[in-house]
Amino acid sequence: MNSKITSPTETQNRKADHLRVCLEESVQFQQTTGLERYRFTHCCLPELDWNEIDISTTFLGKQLGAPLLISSMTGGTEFAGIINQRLAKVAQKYKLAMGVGSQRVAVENPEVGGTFAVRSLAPDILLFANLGAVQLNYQYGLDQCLRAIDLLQADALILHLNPLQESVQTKGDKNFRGLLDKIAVLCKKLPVPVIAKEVGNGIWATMAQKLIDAGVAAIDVAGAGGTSWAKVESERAKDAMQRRLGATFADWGIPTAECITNVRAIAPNIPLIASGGLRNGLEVGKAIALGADIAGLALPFLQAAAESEAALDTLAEVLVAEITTVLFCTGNGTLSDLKHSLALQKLA
Ligand SMILES: NC(=O)C1=CN([C@@H]2O[C@H](COP(=O)(O)OP(=O)(O)OC[C@H]3O[C@@H](n4cnc5c(N)ncnc54)[C@H](OP(=O)(O)O)[C@@H]3O)[C@@H](O)[C@H]2O)C=CC1
Ligand SMILES: Cc1cc2nc3c(=O)[nH]c(=O)nc-3n(C[C@H](O)[C@H](O)[C@H](O)COP(=O)(O)O)c2cc1C
Ligand SMILES: C=C(C)CCOP(=O)(O)OP(=O)(O)O
Ligand SMILES: [Mg+2]
Repeated sequence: MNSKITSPTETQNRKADHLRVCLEESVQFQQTTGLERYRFTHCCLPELDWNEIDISTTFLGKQLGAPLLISSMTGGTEFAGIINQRLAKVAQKYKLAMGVGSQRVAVENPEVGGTFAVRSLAPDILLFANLGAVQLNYQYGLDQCLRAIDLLQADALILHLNPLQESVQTKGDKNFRGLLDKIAVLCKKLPVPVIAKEVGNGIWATMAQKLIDAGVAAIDVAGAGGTSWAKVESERAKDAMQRRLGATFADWGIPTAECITNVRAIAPNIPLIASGGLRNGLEVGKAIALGADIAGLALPFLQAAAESEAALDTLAEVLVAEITTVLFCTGNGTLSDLKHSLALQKLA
C-alpha cells in the first residue's frame, strides 16, 4: 500500500468518514426500492437444467459472467486501497463489472493514486473511473477526466450527479448550473464512454433524456431504497444546521423500481444499470425483468469487503446462485429470455 500517505487532506478525511459511517451507522432509507411490489410467477416445470442456465451478458462491449456491478465506492486512504484491491480480485474471479469511488481525492493528491489502481489485479474486467459532474464547475475539465481514466485504464468514466448529497455535505459543491453542456462536451472529446449516475436519489426519464441527448452512453439510475447519502452526510456533519437538513431529506428520492421502468420506457435501447438498495440476486432479477441490463450493489459489497476476502467470495457466489434460481424458477434459460418474458407481475 502507498506508504507516502502522510498529511491527510480534507477530501481524504471525508473518504475515511464515508467508509466509517456506512459500516457503523444506520444509513439505509426508510422508504423501499419498490421492488417488493413485484412478484415472479413461479414455473413448476421449467424444462431446464439449473447447471446449464446462462447468466452471462455483455455490457458496453465487454463480457460479464453475471449481470452485476460492484458500484463506485472508494479510494484515497490506505483502508480504501485495501477495499478496492479485495473488490477487484472478486470482480476478476467472477467476471463482474466494477467502479472505483470518486477520484477527485487522487486528482488533488496524486500520491494516493495507487489506492485506485486495481487494473493489474483485474486485467479483464469492465472497470469504471469516477468523478463528480459538479467538479466541472470547479476547475475540472478534460485533463482531470483523462487522468482519472488513465490511472485505471478504465473502460468508461462515470460522472456522478449528487445534488442532495452536496447540499447536506459540509462545504459541499453546490453550483450545478450549466453542467449538461459541459457533460456534452466531454462525451464528444473523451476516448471512452461516459456514464451518468446518481448516488441513491434516482434518475427520472426527463433528465435521462437530456443526458442521452448530451451523449452519455449509459445511465445508472442509483435510486432510493438503499444507502441514503443525506443520512451519511448528516451523520458526519459537525454543524447542527447540516445535521438537521440531512435528517429532513433522509428519505428523499425516486425508488429504484420506478426509475428503471420510467427511464426504460423513454429509452428502449440505452444501456441501463439498476442500483440503489439492491440486496440480493432475486432483487437483481426483478430489476432486469423491469428493463435494466445489469445491476449494481454498493453497501453489501463494502460490508463483505471490510469483513474478509472469504466473505466477498461468499457474497458473489450467493448472488450468482440467486440470479440463476430466478431464471430457473421462471423457466428462462438466459437473461435475454427473462427480459422478454412476462414472468414479473406487479401486485395489486
Ligand atoms: N445490510 C445489508 O444490506 C446486507 C448485509 N449482509 C450481511 O448480513 C450480515 C448482517 O448484516 P448487517 O447489515 O450487519 O445487519 P444489521 O441488521 O445490523 O443492519 C445494519 C444496517 O443495514 C440495514 N439492513 C440490514 N438488512 C437490510 C436489508 N435486507 N435491506 C436493507 N437494509 C438492510 C439496516 O437498516 P435498518 O436498521 O435501518 O433497517 C442497518 O442500517 C452481515 O454479515 C452482512 O455482511 C449482506 C448483504 C446485505
Ligand atoms: C462507502 C461508499 C462510498 C461511495 N462513494 C461513491 C463515489 O465516490 N462515487 C459514486 O458515484 N458513488 C458512490 N457511492 C454510491 C454508490 O455507488 C451507490 O450509488 C449508492 O450507495 C446506492 O447503492 P447501495 O444502496 O447499494 O449502497 C458510494 C457508496 C458507498 C457505500
Ligand atoms: C460518496 C458519494 C455517494 C459520492 C461522492 O461523494 P463526494 O462528494 O465525497 O465525492 P468528491 O467530492 O470527492 O468527488
Ligand atoms: Mg463532492
